[in-house]
Amino acid sequence: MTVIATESLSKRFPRVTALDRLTMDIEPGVTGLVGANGAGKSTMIKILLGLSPASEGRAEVLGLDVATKGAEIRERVGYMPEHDCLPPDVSATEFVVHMARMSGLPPTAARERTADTLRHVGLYEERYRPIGGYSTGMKQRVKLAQALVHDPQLVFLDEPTNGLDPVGRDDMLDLIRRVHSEFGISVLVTSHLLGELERTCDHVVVIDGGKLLRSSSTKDFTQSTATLAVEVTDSDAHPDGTRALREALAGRGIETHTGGELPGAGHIVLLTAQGEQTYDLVRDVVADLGLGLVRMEQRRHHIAEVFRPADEQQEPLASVAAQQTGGGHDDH
Ligand SMILES: Nc1ncnc2c1ncn2[C@@H]1O[C@H](COP(=O)(O)OP(=O)(O)OP(=O)(O)O)[C@@H](O)[C@H]1O
Repeated sequence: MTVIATESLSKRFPRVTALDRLTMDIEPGVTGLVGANGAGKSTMIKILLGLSPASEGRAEVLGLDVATKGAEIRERVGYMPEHDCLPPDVSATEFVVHMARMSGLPPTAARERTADTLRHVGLYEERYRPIGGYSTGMKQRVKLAQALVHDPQLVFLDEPTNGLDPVGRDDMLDLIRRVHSEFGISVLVTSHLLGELERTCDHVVVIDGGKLLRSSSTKDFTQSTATLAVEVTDSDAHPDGTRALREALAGRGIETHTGGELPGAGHIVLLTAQGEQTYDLVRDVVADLGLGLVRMEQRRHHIAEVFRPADEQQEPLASVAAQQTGGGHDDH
């Protein structure tokens, strides 16, 4: 089952092609749509909501054609826009009740759903104060609440972590995860930060300049770059066991490098795993050298690293990867 399907979807503005023949299928769950600023993420959301017509191609949301079924789609889908669009003079409660009424809920249900939803996003007594006095994090929560209040099957969250500090980001990402795990609502969340989608999303779609760069499960993203991390003991015959292992592997045509600058990392030998046989080969080489094998494990890469090969600085998404913090650590 797919919640979103696009086929050769294009959107051309007079001076720029915002989406260029983009084909993708998105299944239920939490999906990240990632790309640098201007990659076409917001344009995609507007087309999927039936608010902006595509120039070419087609798209379906929950099985409904965006070209003809915009109103039905918007009944079933919640939308959290990117920019600050909240009225400053009303309280969160008043605003979210209003949005619930706009979505067709009767007055009592609108009030009840609003109270539940605001509690769910973590707004309590503040909900009666005017929104104008809220922090960025609180405003983002109000925007999320109004997207959820009519109990949608799917929500589009456009850059929900924008403007938040690291703690606020983490809280928002946890909240997004719970929208799916507790309520079964599928989520399409955009971000220009690859790393932050890694732990939140089941699936990640990367677009660049309106083109689909990659669409795969988060697991595939991280596992496809699997590297083996091997640590060995020294021995009388080989006082530098790490070096002996690297030389022996080089003799078998296997390129290795060490774990980096961190204390102790120089004792870790990293190599690309080419399947089961690599494990066997390393084990045999270690045994032949008479070294002790301290550990041999797969090192998972972070998504950001996929786009940060040291020798490919011109990679289209290098600019995105460069904005990452915390990428490049291993998962030991
Ligand atoms: N209404 C419009 N008229 C002309 N060009 C537009 C319009 N809307 C978007 N664009 C252009 O289309 C491209 C994609 O914009 P879009 O807003 O979808 O990107 P984005 O990935 O959401 O980035 P951001 O997060 O910065 O909004 C950009 O080059 C943008 O300038």
